[in-house]
Amino acid sequence: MIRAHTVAQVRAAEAALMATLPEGTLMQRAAHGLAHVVLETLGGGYGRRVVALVGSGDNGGDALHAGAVLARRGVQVEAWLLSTQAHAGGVAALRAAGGRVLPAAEAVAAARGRHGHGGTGGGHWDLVLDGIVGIGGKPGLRPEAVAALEALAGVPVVAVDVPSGVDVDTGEVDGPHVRAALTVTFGTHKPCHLLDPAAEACGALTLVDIGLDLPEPDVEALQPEDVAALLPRPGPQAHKYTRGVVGVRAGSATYPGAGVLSVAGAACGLAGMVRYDGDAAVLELVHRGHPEVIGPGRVQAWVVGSGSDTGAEVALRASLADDVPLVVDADALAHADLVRGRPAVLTPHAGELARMLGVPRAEVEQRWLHHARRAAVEHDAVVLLKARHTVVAAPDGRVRVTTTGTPWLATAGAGDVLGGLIGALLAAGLAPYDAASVGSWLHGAAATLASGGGPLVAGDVAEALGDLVALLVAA
Ligand SMILES: NC(=O)C1=CN([C@@H]2O[C@H](COP(=O)(O)OP(=O)(O)OC[C@H]3O[C@@H](n4cnc5c(N)ncnc54)[C@H](OP(=O)(O)O)[C@@H]3O)[C@@H](O)[C@H]2O)[C@@H](O)CC1
Ligand SMILES: Nc1ncnc2c1ncn2[C@@H]1O[C@H](COP(=O)(O)OP(=O)(O)O)[C@@H](O)[C@H]1O
Ligand SMILES: [K+]
Repeated sequence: MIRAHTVAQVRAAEAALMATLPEGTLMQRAAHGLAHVVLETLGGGYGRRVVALVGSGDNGGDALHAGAVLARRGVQVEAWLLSTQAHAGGVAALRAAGGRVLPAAEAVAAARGRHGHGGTGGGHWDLVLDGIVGIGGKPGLRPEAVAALEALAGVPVVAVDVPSGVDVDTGEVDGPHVRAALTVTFGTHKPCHLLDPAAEACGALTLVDIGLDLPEPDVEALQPEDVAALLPRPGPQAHKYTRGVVGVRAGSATYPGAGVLSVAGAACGLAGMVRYDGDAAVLELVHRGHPEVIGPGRVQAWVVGSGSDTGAEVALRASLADDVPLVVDADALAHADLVRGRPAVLTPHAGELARMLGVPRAEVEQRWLHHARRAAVEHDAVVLLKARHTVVAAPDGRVRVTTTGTPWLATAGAGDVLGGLIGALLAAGLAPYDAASVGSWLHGAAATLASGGGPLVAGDVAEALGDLVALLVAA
């Protein structure tokens, strides 16, 4: 599991640990871990050139101390100070190791002199260390930092702890911020490493252990071993009914494909049987790919709403009459009020969630975590907010972010497959929060498998699920 903690949680854990250790120990652990990752990234030390952007806090101190380690390994290191208050011990350490330290304004002016205003002096450098701000920063960047980053445009950035300028606890972005190729974080992940738009600015992620003792995380992300542990598996005495039956009420004469794709997701093999209750012509289409699907009857979970068109409310009311958990998607989301307090997973994309909450879509896309959490509380149900990094929020405040997937998954009908898949997991007995987060993880990973780096259509995702589950079970 990737566990992400808020700034307050990290500060508390840091204070408790620091009280037991000699001063500066944690920064040394962080800086050595950071330098080690940088050396690996550079493929060695001697002859490489690294510039560190250094702000006024301990984040700059980490960058300076890491710079000292790098300088001792033969890296040419220059620190551009954005403040007169830079970490004194770090400055001394870097100088003692042979690094150069100068005010950022001077370095930027020199770069501009060499390459013209707005031009870049970046060509000289192999890598930028972003030690502008860490967990103590306010969102946005000051003009000096923006100017320094402009002067180094094109050079890959390694962010120290977080990409400077993002909101650490929410992943929101308001104003300029660093875009890193790699983020090296300390002690634990922070929410901004998982939640977009900040997550996209992190690049790859590496965690350096500094020994913090941490409470329950604020946000987490399932990893393959977590998904494997949660997967429903048939026991030796299983029969189709013990494995759970999932019912699908999706698709209509207007949108038959939504029914076909919802069934394709539900027929992933993780439940024992799939029933379809809807348009006869849609069932005929369903049978072409899934002859095992049968008509209405008793189920352990319902999937309702994709392509249901004007029939969504009737389909939802009929499903609620059964008192089983349900997936509420697409057209049925307009009637999500009916579901309040029932075991359910609501699966809106940003536009649908915006309509549910009565806010503009752009606001949802700026504040994914806030809006997913709000909707989960207001509807007293698990809300799965679909996006590049899907957010699954439970009414009790728990949040899981899905980091699997590929932009090729942004294709018509992909959401229908997801709804069916989550329905199968509910029918198999997973709680709504686990069904939603495991289903979303599998959906993204299956898309990556099916894509192989190229385009895909929704049906390919459903088809790849069997191979993916086999890989997870075997591992
Ligand atoms: N916690 C841990 O376990 C460990 C933490 N460690 C490290 O410490 C880091 C946290 O250090 P920190 O607390 O000194 O805060 P940090 O982010 O460096 O700077 C804050 C200062 O920057 C300024 N400033 C604010 N906003 C700004 C902006 N937008 N743009 C520009 N400047 C801005 C503002 O000062 P001002 O300039 O306003 O006086 C503010 O006081 C953490 O991320 C990790 O790297 C590790 O060493 C080991 C273990
Ligand atoms: N840029 C992206 N990167 C990765 N996954 C994406 C991206 N955009 C959308 N997705 C995923 O694709 C699926 C699209 O579903 P949805 O919006 O319901 O489409 P449809 O209604 O056509 O089925 C969701 O699972 C979402 O998480
Ligand atoms: K930083």
